[in-house]
Amino acid sequence: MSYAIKEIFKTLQGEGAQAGRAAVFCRFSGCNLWSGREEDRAEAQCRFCDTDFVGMDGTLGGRYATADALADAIEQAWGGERPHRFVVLTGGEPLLQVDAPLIEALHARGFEIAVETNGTVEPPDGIDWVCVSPKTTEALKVTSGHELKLVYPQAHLGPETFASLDFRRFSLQPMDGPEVAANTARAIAYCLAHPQWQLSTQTHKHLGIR
Ligand SMILES: C[S@@+](CC[C@H](N)C(=O)[O-])C[C@H]1O[C@@H](n2cnc3c(N)ncnc32)[C@H](O)[C@@H]1O
Ligand SMILES: Nc1nc2[nH]cc(C(=O)O)c2c(=O)[nH]1
Ligand code: SF4
Ligand SMILES: [Mg+2]
Repeated sequence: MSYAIKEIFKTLQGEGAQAGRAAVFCRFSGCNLWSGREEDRAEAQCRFCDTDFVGMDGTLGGRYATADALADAIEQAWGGERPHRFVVLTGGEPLLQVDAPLIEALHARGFEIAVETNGTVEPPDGIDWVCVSPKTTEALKVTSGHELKLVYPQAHLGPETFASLDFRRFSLQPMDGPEVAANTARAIAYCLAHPQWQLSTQTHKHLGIR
């Protein structure tokens, strides 16, 4: 299968349990919860997305014909060093496209593999760090994994809905947008009162990196 890629770039993971770690981000084009068009946002299943995942026009974007071709581009974006290689597969919704040959090709090049997913699509085996960020309760197909990162607050989707699922780490991420300051204050208060949850801020936005 071929892969539609919006962009590939190296930066620090800004969010969640692995924040601060050097990573290549591979952003897959397209999502099942929003078309990515502003005129569809108000009616979408996910309405607060902060990301442009439409098309294949970003850095190293394009259609990659094979898993090896895509893994080669990710390796090129990382640069020479083999130790501590780390790739974050994101999007859009990466699990609409990520498959076993891609996981194998990245592991063969020494990468530890993380995925950022909305949890509506079953992941292939072998992913080293699955971070699920729910947007709907009905559609949640992934109910265990390494990290559950809830954007907060979301109407009808309180942290208590997810607190008994089988995740190693529970992260609460303030929703970016016009209310980000108030959302951050609420998230801090929630973590103080419910210490199962750890605050995740989008550090890359404060740092002015990608
Ligand atoms: C753009 S999504 C792509 C991966 C996948 N579709 C998902 O939703 O997890 C990457 C991460 O950004 C988070 N995110 C998106 N919009 C956000 C916003 N306005 N504020 C805070 N986090 C946001 C998502 O919840 C997810 O954890
Ligand atoms: N630095 C940085 N960290 C991130 N963590 C998750 C991101 C994403 O868009 O999936 C992201 C991103 O876009 N940039
Ligand atoms: S599910 Fe993820 S990529 Fe899709 S619209 Fe929501 S935040 Fe954006
Ligand atoms: Mg992002």
